Amino acid sequence: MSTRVALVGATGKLGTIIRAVIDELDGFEVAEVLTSQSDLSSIDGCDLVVDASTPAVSMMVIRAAAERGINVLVGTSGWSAERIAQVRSTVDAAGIGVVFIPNFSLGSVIGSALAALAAPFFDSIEIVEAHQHTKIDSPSGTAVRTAELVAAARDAQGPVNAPHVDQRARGQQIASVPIHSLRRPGVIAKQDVILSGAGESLTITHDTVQPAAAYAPGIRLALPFARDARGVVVGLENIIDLGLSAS
Ligand SMILES: NC(=O)C1=CN([C@@H]2O[C@H](COP(=O)(O)OP(=O)(O)OC[C@H]3O[C@@H](n4cnc5c(N)ncnc54)[C@H](O)[C@@H]3O)[C@@H](O)[C@H]2O)C=CC1
Ligand SMILES: O=C(O)C1=N[C@H](C(=O)O)C[C@H](O)C1
Repeated sequence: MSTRVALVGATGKLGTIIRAVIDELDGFEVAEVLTSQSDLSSIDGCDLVVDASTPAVSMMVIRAAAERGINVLVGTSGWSAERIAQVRSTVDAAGIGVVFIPNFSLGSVIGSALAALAAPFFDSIEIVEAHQHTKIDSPSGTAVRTAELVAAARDAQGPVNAPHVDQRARGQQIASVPIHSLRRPGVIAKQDVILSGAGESLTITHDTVQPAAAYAPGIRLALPFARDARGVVVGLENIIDLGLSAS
């Protein structure tokens, strides 16, 4: 029997990519398509909710799924560790699984893990991310997650050295790491993690060039994982084995 998916944000850019992946994937079918005109009650009777909507809607999607005992795969951004903490008890009480994937691209996840691996060796770490001008949220979910992983990897060293962060132009700090967001036409999604130390710097760059091709492998891995998950899981690094202790 195939897994009946309710796809929220189905006509958006990410939703369209996810729909194409599901249409080609054995054992999964898009049973309900939800757009901005839909009522969330139409997820009734589905086996899995996949969210590709907006940060504001995403919280309501999780609550609606929890009320009905349905697992959720969240591709929508805006889910910092702090915000995830707000839904953890709801998820646990409902006995469901909610899997947050800040970035479905394998290269992006590997880039963030490499940044975390290098983080204890550099005291100055800043993130510059660029997305198209139509993106409504900043900093990107990927940058937030990267900053959180970097900070966790630096537990023994403490916060990064980020002088003058009281000045707006120094970016928004997440877990002490300054993030600088560019929003401009002509870019899909790009992230540079710049780590600087005595006499040297290391830059880890990830560039999404073709979104459908970049996200499809991660979406294919995340769908069955999310269908069977229990509790809160964050990041594709929990689904693929990167072989890095910092992940
Ligand atoms: N995890 C990942 O790898 C990726 C995550 N994203 C994230 O996914 C989200 C969507 O991104 P895009 O598709 O580029 O945006 P988009 O603007 O193209 O699509 C969002 C869709 O959500 C729909 N929507 C708004 N309110 C709704 C509601 N109440 N119910 C159902 N649908 C509703 C809109 O009509 C729109 O079609 C963003 O948060 C973005 O950051 C985007 C690309 C990759
Ligand atoms: O809005 C986007 O386009 C993307 N959003 C996600 C994010 O906020 O990190 C993932 C990817 O960067 C594309």
